[in-house]
Amino acid sequence: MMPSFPNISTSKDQQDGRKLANGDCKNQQVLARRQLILQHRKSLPIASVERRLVEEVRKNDTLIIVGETGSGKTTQLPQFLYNAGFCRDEKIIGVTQPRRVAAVTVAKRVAEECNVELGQKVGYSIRFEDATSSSTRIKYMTDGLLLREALLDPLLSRYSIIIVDEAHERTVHTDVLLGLLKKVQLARSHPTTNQHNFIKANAKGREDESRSFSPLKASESAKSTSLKLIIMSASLDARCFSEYFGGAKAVHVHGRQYPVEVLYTYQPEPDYLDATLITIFQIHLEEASGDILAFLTGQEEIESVERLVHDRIRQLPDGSQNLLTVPIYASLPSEQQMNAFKPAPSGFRKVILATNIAETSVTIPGIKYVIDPGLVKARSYNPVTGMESLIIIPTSKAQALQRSGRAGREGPGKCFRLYPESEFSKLTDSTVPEIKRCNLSNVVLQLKALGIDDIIGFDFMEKPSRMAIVKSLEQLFLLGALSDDYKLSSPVGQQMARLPLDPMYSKALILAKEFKCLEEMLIVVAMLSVESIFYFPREKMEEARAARKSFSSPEGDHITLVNVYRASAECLEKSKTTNSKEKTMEKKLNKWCRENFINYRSLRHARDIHSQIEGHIRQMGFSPSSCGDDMLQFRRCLTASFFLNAAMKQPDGSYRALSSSQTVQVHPSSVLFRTKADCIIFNELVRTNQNYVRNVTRVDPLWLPELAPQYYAADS
Ligand SMILES: Nc1ncnc2c1ncn2[C@@H]1O[C@H](COP(=O)(O)OP(=O)(O)OP(=O)(O)O)[C@@H](O)[C@H]1O
Repeated sequence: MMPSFPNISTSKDQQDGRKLANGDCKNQQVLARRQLILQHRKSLPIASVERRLVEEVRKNDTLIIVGETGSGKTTQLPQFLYNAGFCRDEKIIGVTQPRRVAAVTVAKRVAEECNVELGQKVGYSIRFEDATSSSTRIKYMTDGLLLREALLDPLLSRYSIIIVDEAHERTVHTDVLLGLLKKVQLARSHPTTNQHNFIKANAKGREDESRSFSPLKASESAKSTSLKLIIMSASLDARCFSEYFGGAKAVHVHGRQYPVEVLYTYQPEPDYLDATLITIFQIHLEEASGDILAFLTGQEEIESVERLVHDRIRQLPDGSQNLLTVPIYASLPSEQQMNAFKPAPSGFRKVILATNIAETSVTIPGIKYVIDPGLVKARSYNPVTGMESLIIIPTSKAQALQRSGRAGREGPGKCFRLYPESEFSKLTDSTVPEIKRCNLSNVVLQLKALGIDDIIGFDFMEKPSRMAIVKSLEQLFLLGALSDDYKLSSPVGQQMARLPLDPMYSKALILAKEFKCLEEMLIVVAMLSVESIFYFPREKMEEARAARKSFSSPEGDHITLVNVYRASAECLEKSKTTNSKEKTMEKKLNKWCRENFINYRSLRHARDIHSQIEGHIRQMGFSPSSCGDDMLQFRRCLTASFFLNAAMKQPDGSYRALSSSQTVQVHPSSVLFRTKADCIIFNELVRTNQNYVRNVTRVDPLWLPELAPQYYAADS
């Protein structure tokens, strides 16, 4: 059996520890740890330039800081600025991260370094989770969260400084945020001119929604002082950021803490999963102690490698079986993500199987070896067809550097790149900004909600194609979010902007209220927000298929997902009646999942998302009601919501997506894979060797013109 992880101590634990009567020993441990942390902070390359950095921030409104991975930017700079007095008058230093896990773990570390309880002076805020209080002065958050905050406080007036960290990632949120911060900065530094216009513009976009967003009054906002902006990364093309911010100054922090030896393969690896597996065991059997971090592209891949590692561990001789796996990916519930940060039990080596969420900012204690197959799953968008899909592509050099940087944080490390050195030089320097390869509907809706009406004229750092913007405007119009002059004036549009979901999902929830199937749609949106609810282990394929059949609906995957969710709820309900504690109930659910070949982690996450979205819609005054057995209503509602993703069967058994005319196939994971319905709607397009559609439901083709007349003429 796999050993379980001990709990790591937190600063809170340490404080409590002091209260113990026999606390002397504990006290000494705490003091020793504090001493260690202090020494560590002093040894970071950034420590020697503290004064200079603070000076530069004083002198420049916008500053670009480039420093090697592990030099101490993320954890130290906010503390330097706090100590230099930038939080006077209750102002906050905000630090944005592209990923939730980085925001959480860095905040925990900095709270520990400051010897404060998390959520007091140092806190974090991510979607659906807030660990801040009125005394928080250093606040880590995701870039998406700060964008949402701008809806409430257009001038971000509580912040004296905003640090945009890991800007090289160029997530769509980072890019939108940069454009917005530029505007905010201008408005705050010239309050009499730009600020007025800015507030007016924002207010205009929100005329009818003041109740929902309760924005700051103009007079309150006007009290703001200038906003300092710091853009930070280890692998940044400082020049393009500097140009975008009108020739902003860039400073470089030299030096890294520990060296990382980079090794390449002689030949390209035809099967990167197999190569990863071999490298894991090569390290385990031949290298000195130290944990391993292997980068894979997604949950399914991680889970299949995890199973293969377990199989091989069993084949190792006694004494070498001390290897354990820990997965970490975005859709894993936060507390399970935190397992990756716990130390392995003594005598064990852990191998963390991660997506690129562990690529930037995070420090995973114990990691000495990084395995990088050089691939990443990325969004890709075709503005001509309007279709977004996920594809696996090579990383950029910047990403490769970030990945290797995870190895040298506590001592010298090694990075095994699973491709030849000649391939590295062929990689692009930086990642193509996400804004250039994703569907922009969400961005456009957010900008509109912020009062920015002229999307094409918006000062993006790199403009998305005009066609992509127009396509998104059209899509939002077709979904009823924008009026025919592309204004966010309808209540539906404002409700959609309030929900932190893809606009199509938000629309589905709003429509579900009318179709009286909100309960079912809420389940579906939650279940579609996680990866792979079912799993099919190779060795038990038939059993897994039979288990899935018991939930399957002949109408398709959406109702099947509802069935799974309800069955799991029933299982929980039953354990409740036997007066079980929460932990026992979870154990029962876990067992039920194993018996039914349901992915427990995904289901747990879907349950969390479900309760969070339910909170949002209740706040909006919706109360979930069920359509009972009348699944026809539910399928009609799916059609009315996802009409842009409809496809018709072709004589050869393939499908033609109606909005793009692309040929697509039903994915083998769908319950409709073999039963060919005449007309379907789907939620996801996956491009591998073919175009596959996933999460598919059978609909009546006549419903399309009836329920989406704005898109389908009656005779089509
Ligand atoms: N949660 C943590 N636990 C243990 N040590 C940590 C933790 N976070 C940071 N450190 C230590 O502090 C050092 C500096 O981390 P920091 O995140 O500030 O660097 P950085 O320059 O921002 O790096 P990157 O560009 O990779 O994010 C790390 O190399 C590590 O030694």
